[in-house]
Amino acid sequence: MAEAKVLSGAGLRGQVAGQTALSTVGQAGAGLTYRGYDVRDLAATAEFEEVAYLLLYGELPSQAELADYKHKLKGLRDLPQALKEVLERIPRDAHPMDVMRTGCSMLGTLEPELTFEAQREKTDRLLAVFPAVMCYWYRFSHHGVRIDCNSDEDTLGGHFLHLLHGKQPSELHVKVMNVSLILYAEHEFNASTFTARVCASTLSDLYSCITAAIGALRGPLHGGANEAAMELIERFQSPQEATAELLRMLERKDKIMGFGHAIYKESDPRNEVIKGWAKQLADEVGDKVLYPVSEAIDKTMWEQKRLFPNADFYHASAYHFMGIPTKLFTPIFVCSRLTGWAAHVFEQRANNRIIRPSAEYVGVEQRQFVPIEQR
Ligand SMILES: CC(=O)SCCNC(=O)CCNC(=O)[C@H](O)C(C)(C)COP(=O)(O)OP(=O)(O)OC[C@H]1O[C@@H](n2cnc3c(N)ncnc32)[C@H](O)[C@@H]1OP(=O)(O)O
Ligand SMILES: O=C([O-])CC(=O)C(=O)O
Repeated sequence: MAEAKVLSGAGLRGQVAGQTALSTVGQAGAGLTYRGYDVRDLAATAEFEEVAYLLLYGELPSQAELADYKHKLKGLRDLPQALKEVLERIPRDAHPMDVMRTGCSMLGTLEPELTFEAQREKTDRLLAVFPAVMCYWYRFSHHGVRIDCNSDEDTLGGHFLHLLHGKQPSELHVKVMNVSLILYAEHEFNASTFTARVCASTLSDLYSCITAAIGALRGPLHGGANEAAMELIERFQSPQEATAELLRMLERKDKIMGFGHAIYKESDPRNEVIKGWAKQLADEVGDKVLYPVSEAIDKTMWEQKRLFPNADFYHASAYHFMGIPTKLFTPIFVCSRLTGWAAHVFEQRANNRIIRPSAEYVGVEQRQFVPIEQR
């Protein structure tokens, strides 16, 4: 078993910064629950829309409620023309997380949240449009195509794949997207969610909270790690090459993206789930390189550092095998985590006090001001 981390004050590690009824992370070493349900059970049997409903509305839906919810989301998928025009002006080489941030912020100007009573409506709208925000910009800037932002796909994951590839996705791919969106949906007081809550605590609007959270998720130490992991994996042609270079990287004390976690100490429960699906996808495409390379990195990290893959590492190869461009990996995380972020915003608003911690001052002693002409 890995050694327990020293919980010093840095990074607020180990400090309880508020209450939540939404999830538990790392209880009994490796657990993850959403409103009391084990994420592995949800990923095995539920649909992402069921989990979104659970997080946003408080309980799992009945069959009729789920059908209504999916129907509602389906009707909210199209983008306003003004948003399409903004997306068309974003350069091709922009980072897609900046596109998501801008898309969210722009929608906030077109369809503002005028009262907190509208918070669930606005969240459902964002949930329905995020795949189109990403794909409309991507297909326009990369292929010169103005896509139809609607599809007949029943699920959000299937809808995303349809918009991206311009055709109906396979059942396996829809299933994997569903699992992936469930795994990424909620994770207690991670950096982006905490950002959303800090913003919510000022009584700001939902779009500002989500825009801020997207900015926090973008970094490679958080959501950006799935992209960074892909960039690492695809450098190698064989497991042997990967192991040799990994040893050199560790010697240099490089950070290996997709490994380690601020809270989990033994393993990330989401990893075994997505790893299983990445293997199935590798078999489907007849991969003989990327998956074995990923396993070699995984093995070396454990042997050398006792560090385990987090949710991001095998997501990289899973997404790659479904033909998703690497630069869109972290935006998919946004499409899912929106549910957790919004549920935390609702929770913060329901029992709010502005979040305003104190700092330990480590600067110079108080001193006399010197006028500029005497300096
Ligand atoms: C969905 C998600 O957001 S999951 C997280 C995604 N992020 C990544 O995968 C980025 C890579 N990982 C990391 O940078 C870190 O593990 C984090 C940011 C996730 C957690 O950070 P912390 O809680 O500060 O890490 P932790 O306290 O466990 O670090 C302990 C030691 O392990 C090292 N370590 C941790 N992760 C890694 C890694 N991925 N590669 C190499 N060394 C690492 C740290 O450098 C530290 O060593 P030191 O004490 O000699 O400096
Ligand atoms: O909890 C964290 O620090 C990061 C993480 O795994 C997540 O947000 O899913």
